[in-house]
Amino acid sequence: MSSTLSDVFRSHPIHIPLSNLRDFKALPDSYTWTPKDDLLFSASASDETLPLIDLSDPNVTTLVGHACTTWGALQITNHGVPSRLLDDIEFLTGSLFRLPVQRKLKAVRSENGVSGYGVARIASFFNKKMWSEGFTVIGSPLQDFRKLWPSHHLKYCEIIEEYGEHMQKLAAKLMWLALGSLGVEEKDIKLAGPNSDFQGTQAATQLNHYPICPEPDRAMGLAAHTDSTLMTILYQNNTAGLQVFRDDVGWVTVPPVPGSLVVNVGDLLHILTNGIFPSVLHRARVNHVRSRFSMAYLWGPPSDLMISPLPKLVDPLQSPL
Ligand SMILES: C=C1C[C@]23C[C@@]1(O)CC[C@H]2[C@@]12CCC[C@@](C)(C(=O)O1)[C@H]2[C@@H]3C(=O)O
Ligand SMILES: O=C(O)CCC(=O)C(=O)O
Ligand SMILES: [Fe+2]
Repeated sequence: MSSTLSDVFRSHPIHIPLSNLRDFKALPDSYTWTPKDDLLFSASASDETLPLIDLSDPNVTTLVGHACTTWGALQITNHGVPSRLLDDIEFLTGSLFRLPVQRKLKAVRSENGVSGYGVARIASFFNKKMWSEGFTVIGSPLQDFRKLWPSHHLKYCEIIEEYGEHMQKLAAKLMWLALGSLGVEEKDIKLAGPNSDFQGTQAATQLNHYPICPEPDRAMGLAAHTDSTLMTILYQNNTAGLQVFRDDVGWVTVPPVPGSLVVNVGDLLHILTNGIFPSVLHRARVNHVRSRFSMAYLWGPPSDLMISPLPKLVDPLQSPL
């Protein structure tokens, strides 16, 4: 019997820790990770670097295609998202997580819900707790933000809305660059819609906070996962922590480059391209001296759309992978 992602989440309810991570002076056992908790926990680290691509480069289609094929991820500059807006979303994220725990809990994610304050949705699949807290926005954040900031919520709603508009346009542009590198055109992909602008696609904005940690080498900010999206666009503040994994290379840290954005290929783009683009395994490590924020725009198709490999990318001699 098949089950949906929502069914799986429902059968793995998540527990919201009520403690404030900043109050721990030592790492509790429930937060201490070993390779038993995650096979790749101590996999080797490499100083290879994720491709950093200038979107105004004349060769951009080939560069994006190559990064998606070899890494399933890339970092981009000259992406057109105003740096003022990146500052605003970082300010919003900092303001949100600096609120007292009791205030954040007013907007806690409900047991079967997706929006609101809580630990990462994948937390219930691991034995150990992650050194982070998150806030997920799907659709309008008005109700939740009103609970967090009774008198200032509108200014924060405007930032989320403007951020979503820019990210949606950028996601569509990146999608055309990535698919264009494989020779896919408007006529080959129904998901693109009549205006080729991917109208009807859906997104979640995930705000993440990784507080200062007393023993970062034994803790895990966000455990290794792939995103279940088409594509994720991530902005990280100036503290390193994101790592991507490549089979032949190991864990590679993605250093924050001011003003740049990280792009991850998600599971649905992996399926759409019949495996040509891998969805990147990634995780977030934590830090002894600085707290870290990241803001992920998780971009996916309309929820009722069936996704399968694009016929153009299926080898006539081989059925879809
Ligand atoms: C749209 C979604 C993707 C996500 C699950 C969710 O329904 C909302 C939160 C997203 C997030 C963000 C942190 C990492 C992640 C794996 C998780 O636990 O929650 C992703 C989920 C995903 O990519 O499947
Ligand atoms: O904090 C990070 O760098 C990673 C966040 C992430 O992977 C996510 O929100 O899906
Ligand atoms: Fe992720």
